[in-house]
Formats: sequence, structure tokens, C-alpha cells
Amino acid sequence: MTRQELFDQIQRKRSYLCIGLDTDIKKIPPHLLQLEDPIFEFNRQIIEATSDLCVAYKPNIAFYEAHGPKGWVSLARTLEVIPKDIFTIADAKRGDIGNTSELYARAFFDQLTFDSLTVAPYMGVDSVTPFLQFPNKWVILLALTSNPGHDDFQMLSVVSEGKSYFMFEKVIQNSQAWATADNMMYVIGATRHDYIERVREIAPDHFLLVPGVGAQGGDLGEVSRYGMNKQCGLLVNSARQIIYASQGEDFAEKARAAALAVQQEMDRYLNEYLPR
Ligand SMILES: O=c1ccn([C@@H]2O[C@H](COP(=O)(O)O)[C@@H](O)[C@H]2O)c(=O)[nH]1
Repeated sequence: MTRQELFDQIQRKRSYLCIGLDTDIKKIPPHLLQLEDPIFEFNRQIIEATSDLCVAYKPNIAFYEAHGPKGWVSLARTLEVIPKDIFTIADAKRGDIGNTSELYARAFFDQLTFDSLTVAPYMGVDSVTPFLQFPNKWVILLALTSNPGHDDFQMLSVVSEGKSYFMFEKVIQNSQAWATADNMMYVIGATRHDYIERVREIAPDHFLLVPGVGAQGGDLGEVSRYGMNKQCGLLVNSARQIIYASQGEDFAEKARAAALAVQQEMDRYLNEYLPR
């Protein structure tokens, strides 16, 4: 999917919501557990109930691979029922030496046909470029993550040409030589919305994938105020708050209500902050 197609969808749906399909077998409503593929059935109903309110779905791969081959089947079946105009993100946080990254890329872009993949930047340029060889596919590079441990490395000071930067700022700056705003996005945790203005100084045009609203307590209003660019430039992810809004038979209906509340808030921010 191209950047323009993503923006068109945002404008059409008045939403920049990405729903996280972090489907935990322990949290699936009990009435689904007797089915042959409860994870797929849960996802199918969530997608059917919310696809007009969001622009992206992000299955976190851990929730699937933990089940072995069956989990990969549930994931592939889930991808098949996501409407084709919706952006898909494999949250797998991959990245390795070049020939291995190339195979990860083939797994997620050719075999599974995701639009994008989260990638860790720690191993540097040759670990990331193999993912960038696929037309209309995206790398979403971890920059400033939402977890408390982001302080350990991402906030370390790096001195470059006499100026001091945070490590995450150097990740964003240096990686712009590897790709463009048409095939790279950055992960910036909603819990660090105080740095989004700084991110926008370094990467004014790139889309940011922003996890951490909802269950992790990030502030959607602040993220939108400081993060929105002329093509919106934000995909704000929420998983648990939406998909587990109810663990009863009404789970899909309640997930829709939770997604609708976020979409309506996003509509207001689009009116307020999207530069015309
Ligand atoms: O910095 C990061 C990077 C990825 N994630 C992932 O996003 C979702 C968040 O789920 P919630 O239930 O909405 O908290 C999950 O898959 C994480 O692995 C992140 O939270 N922070």
C-alpha cells in the first residue's frame, strides 16, 4: 500500500486507528473455545465489527507463533479476512544479518502478504535493507518504544559532530539515508508523547506507528496534537482496550463500541490538527 492510499483511507474513515490483534487464548470468550480455530474466529468477528472504524490491523506475531504451526494457520486465515484496503502490520520486531533478514522479509511479505513489518534497528543498515527491497511494503523501525525499558538504551546520549543526541534520535536521523517516507515508518510509544515534537523536527513527513494508548495509558490527544503532519502521519495502535472490551458473547459488539469511541475522538483531532 502506498502512503497516499493510506492517507486516502484515513480521510475517508476519519480515523487513524490501528487495532492490535493480540489474541490471547486465555482471554478469548469461553463460548469460542469449543471451535476448531478459536483465535481465527475471535479475529474474524472483531474484524467484521470494526473494519469501517480503523485503517490498520496489527497482529502481534508472538500471540500466534506461541501456538506452533496451528498459530501460523490462524494468522494466515486472519490475513485473508482483513479487507484489502486496510493496512496490515506484522509486529514481529525482526532484524538479523542480511541473508537472514531477507528470509524474514520473504516470510512476512511473500508468504503472508503483510504490508509492513516492525524491525529492530540494533544490527544496523545491512540488517534492515533486505526488508526494503519489496515494492509497496514498509519497514516500521523501532525508535522510542512505549515500555519503561526504553530508558536503558534508546535515551543514551550520543555525541555526533559536537552535538548531543538521544540514541533514538540518531536511529531516526541515520535510517533516513536507507529509505524514504514512502517505505519507512517509526515506532514511537504513546507513553513518550513528550518527545513527539522532537521526532517531528527530525522526521516531518514519515508515518509514526504509535502503540501505548488504552491499556498502557498513553494520551491520544497529546500524540495527535504534536504528532500529526499534513498527511496525518499517525497510526495509533490499541489492542487490549478494544479487543477485550468484553469477554462475553457480546465481545465483538463491545469491541466495536470501544473502537467507535476512539474513532470519534480521532475525527475531532483530524478536524483540529490536520493542516489544511
Ligand atoms: O513500543 C512498543 C512497540 C510495540 N508494542 C506492541 O503494541 C501492542 C500494544 O498493545 P496494548 O494492548 O494496546 O497495550 C502490543 O502488541 C505490543 O507488543 C508496544 O506496546 N510498544
